[in-house]
Amino acid sequence: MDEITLIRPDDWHLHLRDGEALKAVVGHTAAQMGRAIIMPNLTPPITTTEQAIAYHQRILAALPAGSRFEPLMTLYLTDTTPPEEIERAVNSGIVKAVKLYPAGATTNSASGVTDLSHCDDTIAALAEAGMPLLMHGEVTDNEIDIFDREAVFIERVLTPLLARHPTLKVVFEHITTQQAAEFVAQAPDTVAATITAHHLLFNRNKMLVGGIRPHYYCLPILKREQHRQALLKAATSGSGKFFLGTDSAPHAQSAKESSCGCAGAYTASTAIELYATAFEEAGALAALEGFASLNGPRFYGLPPNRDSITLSRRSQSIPASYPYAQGEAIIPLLAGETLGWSIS
Ligand SMILES: NC(=O)N[C@@H](CC(=O)O)C(=O)O
Ligand SMILES: [Zn+2]
Ligand SMILES: [Zn+2]
Repeated sequence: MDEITLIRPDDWHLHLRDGEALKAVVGHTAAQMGRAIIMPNLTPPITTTEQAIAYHQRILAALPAGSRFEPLMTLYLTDTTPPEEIERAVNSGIVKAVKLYPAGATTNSASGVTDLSHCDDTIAALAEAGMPLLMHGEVTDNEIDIFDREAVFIERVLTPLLARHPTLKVVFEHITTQQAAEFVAQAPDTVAATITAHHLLFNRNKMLVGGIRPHYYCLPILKREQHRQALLKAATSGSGKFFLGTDSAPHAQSAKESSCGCAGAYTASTAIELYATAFEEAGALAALEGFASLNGPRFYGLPPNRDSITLSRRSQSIPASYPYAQGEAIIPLLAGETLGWSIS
């Protein structure tokens, strides 16, 4: 196959930031995706529907002229988000989900949830409304090894949560382990997962062999090969529970290339080409459209996009950097390297 046409994909997990940074990155996603679920971990976070509506306006204003890209907004769950906020979110028509960041788990998660028991009424309201709870699925206890934090989250947080709220729709975001892939595959249809391109393409050697490579440092951290294989199997299985979520997370070059570098990989500019590369490696290009363009809308109760994109086997060089905010640069994943697929 030298060409593949897909219903236009969507990105079900994306960081656009705000201000100058937003303007620098939004065009990359808008050039290939129909819609994206926009993460609320700004500083300060988007915790209310009113803030989400204002952020939605800023995103639309930052789009290239003529773009039809549609941002789907989320609220950042805190210990004190009231159940009434869920009603406002549903009524807004633009907020499509609520995001759980365990406090301290990742970038801008300091205002996140310290204990889900504080949020029981709000989560009951979400279940009642049929609005998905998206989760950064890692525990934060210092005694838990960073490579085990996702698997322990399943036992300590996710399983008890689903027992308390059996009808809650959940998206286990950016899964990185065999345990998470297997958990989602056997769970009811109300439980789904997003998978990033970088977790499908690389194991932790890419980050740590031959020098420490900060642009491969993201959370949850890259795992060993066995887990990458389990993710590839899940993504290409044809199951409707797994869908595309890049977790493209821009940080300034100086914040990544630092003695304490930020977590996040920037993939938005070549997202679908990176996924095509991973699916081809698994001999499963035919499963790409379901994963990229159909499973996500079905889970969120939205129609698939009406137009399509065509990928062709034509190599492209990934730029060494892109301009970012404050005169800084963003270094994309695989900067300066060649990809075998391009959008026609
Ligand atoms: N994935 C990351 O490593 N970073 C994300 C936050 C997140 O999705 O956990 C970010 O906002 O930079
Ligand atoms: Zn996360
Ligand atoms: Zn993310």
